[in-house]
Amino acid sequence: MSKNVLIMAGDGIGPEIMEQAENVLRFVNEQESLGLEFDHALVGGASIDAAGVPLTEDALKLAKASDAILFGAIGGPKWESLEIAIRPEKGLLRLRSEMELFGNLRPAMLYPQLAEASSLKPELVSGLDILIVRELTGGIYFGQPRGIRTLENGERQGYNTYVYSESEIIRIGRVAFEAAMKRGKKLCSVDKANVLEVTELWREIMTDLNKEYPEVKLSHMYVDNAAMQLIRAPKQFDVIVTGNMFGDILSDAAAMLTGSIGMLPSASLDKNNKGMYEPCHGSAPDIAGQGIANPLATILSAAMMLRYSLGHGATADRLEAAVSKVLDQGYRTADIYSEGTQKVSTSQMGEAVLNVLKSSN
Ligand SMILES: NC(=O)c1ccc[n+]([C@@H]2O[C@H](COP(=O)([O-])OP(=O)(O)OC[C@H]3O[C@@H](n4cnc5c(N)ncnc54)[C@H](O)[C@@H]3O)[C@@H](O)[C@H]2O)c1
Ligand SMILES: CC(C)[C@H](C(=O)O)[C@@H](O)C(=O)O
Ligand SMILES: [Mg+2]
Repeated sequence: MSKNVLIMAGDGIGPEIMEQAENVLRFVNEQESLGLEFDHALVGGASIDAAGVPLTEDALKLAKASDAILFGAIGGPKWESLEIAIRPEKGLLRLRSEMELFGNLRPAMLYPQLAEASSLKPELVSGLDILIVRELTGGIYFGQPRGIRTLENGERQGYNTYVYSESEIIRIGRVAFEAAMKRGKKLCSVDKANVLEVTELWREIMTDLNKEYPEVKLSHMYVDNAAMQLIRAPKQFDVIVTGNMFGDILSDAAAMLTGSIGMLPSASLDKNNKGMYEPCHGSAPDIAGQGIANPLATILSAAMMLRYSLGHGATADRLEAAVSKVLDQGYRTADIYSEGTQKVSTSQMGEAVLNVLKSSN
């Protein structure tokens, strides 16, 4: 049976990295007769320019009807005013929210070949394999009320609301406990329960849920300490579960342990494992158009898509092995370059992955 993949390349480096990921996907699709069909839709600034809004109703409909979405990155200075490409009622956040993609998996693992590129000393990161489970459709990103208001004294005040309901905490908690069961059975819940009631409730519910997963060793950590511990001794972590904003920040920090944010893929899943797959990085306006962005996070996101939403785990394994092989061969985009390796462009990196796949059959 054929399955539909919607490709949303977006802005900045989005189209550059997506071209490579799409080439790779189309190749394995043909080679292994996976029966995938591809569709494309504009999103973000590209959609604002073409249709006046960052996500058209047609694009949303296509996204909902597809079996999985591969997403590049959106945003940029041209559309900066309150990031209209992104906000809850409009762009990327609307897509996440309307599709109920509450479970965001952000694996941060160090390819041994990139030990030199990590921001930490090799002994601190060798063998690093962390999974950050980030709640993606709630918390302060979506809480109401929000806005900028004028106070009686004429001063303006910006405000947002940090809310989580019990059911939202329980469902992301289950995703994290289930993931921990399949890995090292260690889960660290990150909160700010010493200050914020919303995360006091978060902590209480995670502790309760632990009774259903007694084999999992649950710990709690305040987010400020977690940020420090990620840099001090990251290998103490197996699975981290946290809210929307803390997860956003911690996953960018974790990226640098792996060498570059250009290496960090993600899956955003609904309750049926239907999902959207995207690199954790943004549209990188500072390097857009130069052909130097790292496409591997997007290619690895495509592998996660094959595994979680399309039922092609073996192909996902092959793709991940091909990425590892090109690193063995010494190919590096600028962000992961170190002395003695070969600096390549975005398209050369994509071609290197394709060449490995071609020769492995
Ligand atoms: N999911 C998304 O679409 C997404 C995610 C994050 C940020 N953004 C948006 O992207 C724009 C830029 O945001 P930012 O600069 O804060 O974050 P960014 O992730 O785009 O860039 C941060 C830094 O990382 C580098 N970088 C990012 N991806 C890279 C890659 N694949 N290869 C090599 N280097 C890479 C960039 O050059 C930059 O120096 C903003 O509009 C922001 O809102 C979008
Ligand atoms: C672009 C932005 C809304 C997004 C987020 O904060 O979720 C990004 O930073 C990410 O990490 O996916
Ligand atoms: Mg982010």
